[in-house]
Amino acid sequence: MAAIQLTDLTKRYGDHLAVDGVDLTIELGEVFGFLGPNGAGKSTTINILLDFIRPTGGTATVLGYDAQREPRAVHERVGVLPEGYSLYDRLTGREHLRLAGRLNGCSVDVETVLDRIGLAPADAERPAGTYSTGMSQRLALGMATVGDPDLLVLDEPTSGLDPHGVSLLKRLVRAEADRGTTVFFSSHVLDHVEAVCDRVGILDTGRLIAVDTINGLREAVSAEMPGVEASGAELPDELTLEALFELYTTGTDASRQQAAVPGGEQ
Ligand SMILES: Nc1ncnc2c1ncn2[C@@H]1O[C@H](COP(=O)(O)OP(=O)(O)OP(=O)(O)O)[C@@H](O)[C@H]1O
Repeated sequence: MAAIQLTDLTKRYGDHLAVDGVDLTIELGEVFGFLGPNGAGKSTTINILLDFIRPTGGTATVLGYDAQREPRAVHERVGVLPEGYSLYDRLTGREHLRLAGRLNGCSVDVETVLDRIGLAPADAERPAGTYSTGMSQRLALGMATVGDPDLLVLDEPTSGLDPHGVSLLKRLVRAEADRGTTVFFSSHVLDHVEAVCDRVGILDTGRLIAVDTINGLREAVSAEMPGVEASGAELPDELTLEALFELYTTGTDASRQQAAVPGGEQ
């Protein structure tokens, strides 16, 4: 059984094709980064996985359950940090975690979750309405992990986080993966998925244009883009999300690549 299986998944808003025939399999235990610029279709895909919206065509299966026909079974096993999450201004951080436990029908070790998300006990006593964006984001993330879900779906989890918050998130994702949780998270920042993801998929205007390991992407870039060399264990500085898009959206033919790359042969 795959953690997530998308087959020819399509979502159309009127004339606009937001998700365009996506086929994707994510194995159990994988940490998968779903990359794409604004408007690529990441949230639409995630919302279909959770049955918040219905696809126009194709199927989405989550942990063996049909996302549209068995959403309750999906929700019971999946922890979610939605893109537009909201907190209760008057409830404290601690109360939010207890609430997440009640909604999941499970007990919560509040101190462990606070430690996991780097929220000081004193801050956990304050109403969430007084939190900074980063603190709110970390609390929402902690709520997603309550109940030890089999799959964590995180929509742009690093937005609003400072570098410390981003490294906390990376640690949290790795810790979840180490205990066997599958993690699927979207981002438009390559740096934020680097080092934590086993594989990444790149979505561009609704189409999945590449699925590979970061190393695989690096090798493709070094093979196709002049002046970009893969060396050692570190990614080359030039490997930005923009460089990847340039590579994958212009095809893999070397001559087209050279024409597309600034400084390449004309
Ligand atoms: N309810 C809607 N009605 C019409 N168009 C929509 C709707 N929701 C999304 N879209 C369009 O579908 C496309 C994909 O949007 P989506 O929010 O899935 O992208 P995204 O990759 O998550 O972007 P972002 O990184 O900005 O969140 C965009 O062009 C968006 O304008």
